[in-house]
Amino acid sequence: MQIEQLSKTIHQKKILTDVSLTIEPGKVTGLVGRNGAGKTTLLRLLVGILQPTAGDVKLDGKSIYQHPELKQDIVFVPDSTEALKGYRVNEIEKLYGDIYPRFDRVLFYELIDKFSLPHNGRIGAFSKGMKALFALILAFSTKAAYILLDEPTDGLDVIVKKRILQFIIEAVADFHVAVVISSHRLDELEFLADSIIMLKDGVVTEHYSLESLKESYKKVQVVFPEGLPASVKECSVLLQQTGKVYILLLEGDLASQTAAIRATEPLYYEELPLALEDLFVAKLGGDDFVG
Ligand SMILES: Nc1ncnc2c1ncn2[C@@H]1O[C@H](COP(=O)(O)OP(=O)(O)OP(=O)(O)O)[C@@H](O)[C@H]1O
Repeated sequence: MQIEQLSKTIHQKKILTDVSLTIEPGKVTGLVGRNGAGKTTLLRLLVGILQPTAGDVKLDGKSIYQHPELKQDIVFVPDSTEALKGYRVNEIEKLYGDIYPRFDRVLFYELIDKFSLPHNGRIGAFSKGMKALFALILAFSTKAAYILLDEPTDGLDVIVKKRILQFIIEAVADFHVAVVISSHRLDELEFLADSIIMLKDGVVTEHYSLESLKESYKKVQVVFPEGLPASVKECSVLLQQTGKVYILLLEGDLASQTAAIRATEPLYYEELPLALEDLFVAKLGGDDFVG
């Protein structure tokens, strides 16, 4: 999927600006950003629920907006299953079978049984966890090439969360689909995603491959009794300070930055494991505005 300079303005407010990305089959792409950054709007544009103000989304070079039949290959799972609550499992299965030509009934009922969901149960009577699992089963049973998930584990207990994460990992491996997940759960994305897209005020500010992340960034804990030296301040981002203990994020030329810090002869120096959350704070923190 090619996303080309996608922009969306609603009521004169720019929600997304010039978003360009490629989404690849067999990969999980994590979409992160603070509240109101535009994640849900982007997912809604990718599935064609919303029309862009400018730009395009293409599958094999064809615009999904000009070729609506392509939307059969893209499924969006919203963070709420409210729309399904009046239906029974078997009614939804028939409905989806009519909409999605490759809908796999056998797989659908296999998964329904695997997760012990009732065949003719009313969705509205399901627990939150059952609804979330059902929505995923439905999405993957369409055999669509692109599955877009908005906060798939929001508000679920730890056991259901684990089942959902496992389900997603297995489904990506088995069906070679592309999955895009918008989530605030950075620890989960760290475990699931191949790459991470950061959105800030409707603009893609970073696109990381999780594999290369550890080579591009370093997190260090350093003790400076006399305060943070200017040379260190210049080449690092301060993540946290407690008294004389500084936790810093280094980015770019890690070798020379590490050398610059060591040259100031800190009282103590230690490298810490880097978490996606550190990058989120360093890149997207800084102001407290919530859009
Ligand atoms: N239909 C609409 N009319 C007006 N403003 C909208 C509309 N849809 C979205 N917005 C605004 O667009 C911005 C982005 O919203 P969006 O829901 O895409 O963000 P998000 O990153 O998914 O946020 P969250 O993490 O809180 O779910 C917000 O400021 C929101 O108020």
